[in-house]
Amino acid sequence: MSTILDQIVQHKRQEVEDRKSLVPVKLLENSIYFPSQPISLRKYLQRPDLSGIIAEFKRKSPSMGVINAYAPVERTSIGYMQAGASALSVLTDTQFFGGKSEDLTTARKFNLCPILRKDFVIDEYQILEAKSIGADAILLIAAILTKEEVERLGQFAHSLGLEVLLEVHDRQELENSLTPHVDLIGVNNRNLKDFTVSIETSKELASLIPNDFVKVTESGLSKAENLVELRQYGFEGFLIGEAFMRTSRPEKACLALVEEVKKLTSSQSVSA
Ligand SMILES: O=P(O)(O)OC[C@@H](O)[C@@H](O)c1c[nH]c2ccccc12
Repeated sequence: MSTILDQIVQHKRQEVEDRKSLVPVKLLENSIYFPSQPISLRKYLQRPDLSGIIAEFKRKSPSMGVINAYAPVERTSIGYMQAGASALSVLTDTQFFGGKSEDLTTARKFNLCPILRKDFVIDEYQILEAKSIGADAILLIAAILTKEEVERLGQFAHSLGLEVLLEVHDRQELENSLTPHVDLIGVNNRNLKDFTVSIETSKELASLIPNDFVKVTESGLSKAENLVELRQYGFEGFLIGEAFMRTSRPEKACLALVEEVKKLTSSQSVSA
């Protein structure tokens, strides 16, 4: 049976071929963002003055349908960063997530912070595209790539100065795709094949991730308690979309969570 992930990848292959013939690489390389120095996601996640939250802009998803059709990228992205997020993640897939490249470029224009291009990368062309729209980091998803592809695409991203977040959701994917060509490992708590969510996945895989990689926990996070607990497992990045985007003012939901985490951590350090 074909999973949603198979369908997304199948669609993406066609989409990438279409874009290649529409926008030649030369044009991507002419973008004003091409020569710019990317901002390090790794470094921002390790800054003690920030929350570690990678706040995501996501209009819809295959599991939820429409999440938020109205929030503007500009206000939301600025608000996320003012709330204390460490970085932004912007979905650029149109067909399944309702995003577009322009969303990322809009976020880029208004924010001086690392921006992750969230898409289904299967081809070098998409990495050139990420650079041309102003992204600092790309996502590689182990579930849709072979180890050789992760290495090749990771190396290519590095050659452009982009950082690489590799997403895994089980032990096999993790062990199969570890390579120095990635910078951060993201454990997806959502199984992209059947959409079930469990933060136990992050807890189980945490100790298997070598310390050279920054650990990121992704999906299904909405409670301050979970963030505080997962930090104890070594996670420094917390990728959150739906919990913010399902509200009418995502940036306010982000601020509320940041404050709740602060309150929890200060009360824990007082009682310790
Ligand atoms: O909205 P959530 O449950 O907070 O999850 C955010 C992010 O982890 C999720 O959007 C995501 C994780 N990996 C992906 C790969 C492709 C598209 C989307 C994703």
